[in-house]
Amino acid sequence: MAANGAEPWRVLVTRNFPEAGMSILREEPNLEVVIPDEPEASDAMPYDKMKAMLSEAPGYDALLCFLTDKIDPPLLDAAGSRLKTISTMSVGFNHMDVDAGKERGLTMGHTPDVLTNTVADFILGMTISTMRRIPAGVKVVKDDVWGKWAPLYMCGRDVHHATVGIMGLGRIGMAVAKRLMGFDCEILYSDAFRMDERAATVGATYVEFDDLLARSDIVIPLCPLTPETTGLFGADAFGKMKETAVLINCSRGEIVNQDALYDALTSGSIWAAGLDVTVPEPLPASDKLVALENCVIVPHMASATVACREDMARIAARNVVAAHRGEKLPHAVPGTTK
Ligand SMILES: O=CC(=O)O
Repeated sequence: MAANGAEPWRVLVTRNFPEAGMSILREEPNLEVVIPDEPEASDAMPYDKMKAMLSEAPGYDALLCFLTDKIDPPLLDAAGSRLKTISTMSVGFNHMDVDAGKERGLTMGHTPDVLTNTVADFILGMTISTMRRIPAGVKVVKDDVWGKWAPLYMCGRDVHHATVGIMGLGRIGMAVAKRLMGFDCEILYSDAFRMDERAATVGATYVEFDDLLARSDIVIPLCPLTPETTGLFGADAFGKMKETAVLINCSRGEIVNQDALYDALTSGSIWAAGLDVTVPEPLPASDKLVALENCVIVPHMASATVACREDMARIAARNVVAAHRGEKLPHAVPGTTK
């Protein structure tokens, strides 16, 4: 019991959490933070363990989770009525059943904005790496099979002056488009809504999705994962893309049908792909996509800079603190503000 007599608020943090965020939780009076000990804290908490911990008396008022944690109705039921808020240290919240949380009166927070520029930088990096075959170049040097210079040795494709199709002109889409202006690219976008004024500031032109596929040299999905976008990039979409086109996916793996992508990459229906996200994650090295030279795969690291992850941790912690104080979450999941 705290000095003022109030029961401390119990917060379950499901795995190790940057000190930048931990210190904010620690400084908040009357908060009791529960976090697994190492080595367990170094990995995602298994779903069953999280469910068991949440259901144990005296329960938890807040859950601070990560994109590796599945938050579904059975888990929320196990947590019971003591749970008041969930804060995820990620911008994406497709791992949380937001409707189920709303039905139970929970507030929910995520970490937008602070990763926009970091992720946009990375998307440019993936685009250049894939178009210019940088990983293939690194590999021949490491494997000691650096071929003699020849006019077409290691040739890739230009990013400058390319036509780039961005599917989803949200915060990250805008930041990517802004960077691509510096490469003199023609920028097309498709989205559920037209946003001509906003798009004009980054020189982006609205086109229908099929048009975007047919005209783009580089296709970048930057839409959230929803039932409508699951498998959006399948055989049909690849069939509409140019044979010289490149797909860069740094959003969610489920947006791409990986079997269809493999077929498109091996049949020459598209030229290459760069993936920061896959299904599953981690993707085993035995996966057929890993063996393809024209598929650049990295381990979900677009927001992985120390500064960005620390900022995300601070926001995730501040969302918990706001809920504890009975304030509006500074970064509520859209549509969840009470
Ligand atoms: O993928 C990363 C995030 O959602 O933060």
